[in-house]
Amino acid sequence: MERKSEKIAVLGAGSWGTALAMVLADNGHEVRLWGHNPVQIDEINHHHTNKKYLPEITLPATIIGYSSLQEALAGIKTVIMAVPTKAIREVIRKMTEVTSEPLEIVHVSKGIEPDSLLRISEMIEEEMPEGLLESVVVLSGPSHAEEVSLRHPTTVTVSSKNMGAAEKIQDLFINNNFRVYTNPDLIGVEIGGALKNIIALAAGISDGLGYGDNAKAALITRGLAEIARLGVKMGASPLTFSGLTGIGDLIVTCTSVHSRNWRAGNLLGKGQNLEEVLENMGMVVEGVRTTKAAYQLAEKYGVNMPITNALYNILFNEVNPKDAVDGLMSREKTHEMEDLADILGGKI
Ligand SMILES: NC(=O)C1=CN([C@@H]2O[C@H](COP(=O)(O)OP(=O)(O)OC[C@H]3O[C@@H](n4cnc5c(N)ncnc54)[C@H](OP(=O)(O)O)[C@@H]3O)[C@@H](O)[C@H]2O)C=CC1
Ligand SMILES: O=C(CO)COP(=O)(O)O
Repeated sequence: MERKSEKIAVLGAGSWGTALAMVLADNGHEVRLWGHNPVQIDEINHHHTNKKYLPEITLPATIIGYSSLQEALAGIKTVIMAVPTKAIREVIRKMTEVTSEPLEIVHVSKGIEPDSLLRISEMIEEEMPEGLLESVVVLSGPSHAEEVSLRHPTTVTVSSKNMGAAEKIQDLFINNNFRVYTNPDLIGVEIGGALKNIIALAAGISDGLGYGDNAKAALITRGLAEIARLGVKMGASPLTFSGLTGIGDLIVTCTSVHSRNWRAGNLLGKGQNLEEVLENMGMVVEGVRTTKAAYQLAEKYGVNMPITNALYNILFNEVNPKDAVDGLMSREKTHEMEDLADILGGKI
């Protein structure tokens, strides 16, 4: 495909920011990778590696690391935000101090903010001053950075209130290893990406407890049911949950050793406590904060989310994982498709 080279800033030099910078560099774009750790930026510029996050990978020499946000954003129109959800507001505030040009922001993070209960595109809209935000696009889907950086086939979805902007981002990223779809259901895409991390933690716990594939299939399927139940109440399309950002991302995160959420859950299932687990991970485990947010959302929307509730109790109320599973399994009997009846607005 014929492509015009663009100048793009990727903010966040962790696993995902670095892997996406590689996709953009492969597509011939001028990529500036900003990180807040000058030692790591030196490593990127002098050795073309990012050993902490992608230890096996040599980066294209056309990716230039920046530790000054002002320099990284000079003359830039398109920004990829690849920091953890809890850093989004801080980084946006820093951006608004050093730039006055309207920006297209693509966020690639997977979380919901506890207490405010905002999705990431909503947090960005809230933080960006009037006139500085051209559009917000989300890019999400089953995509471990480790595999994207090896150029293994990967599919993702972009969404936005402004589908013209989403299509532009589709063109920026798409290539023969990295296939990008569009979906206008912004709420569904963001909710699916964020909430799958909760179920991945639960799947890791199940594996850590020594349970097998039956339990994992149950968690993925019933997890999807509760994510869709909440998502639909929040305004998402039920169809989105059968797509890449729904079941697709659930499968990859619940079944892959690359997943930090699955790995954290696995350690919890094996008996470590949350503090130990998070200390040992050294990378973001989004599902922990998102469990709190989803628990609050379930209360707000009056939605039944048994797996989320069980995980909330393990993480924040010191409930033993085995007891939490026993609790889930001994609930009142029910109709499997009750959820579907809700979604379709009738009885089955
Ligand atoms: N990894 C993956 O495969 C995928 C991740 N995602 C999502 O992308 C988002 C980022 O994840 P990922 O890259 O994996 O996380 P990592 O933990 O690998 O990296 C996070 C990066 O953000 C930096 N950072 C943290 N806080 C700040 C801050 N306040 N200001 C500036 N930089 C900051 C970290 O810096 P430091 O090194 O100093 O801690 C690090 O460079 C998450 O929401 C995740 O769910 C989505 C799809 C795939
Ligand atoms: O979102 C991801 C893959 O699509 C990455 O998941 P983890 O954050 O659990 O590693």
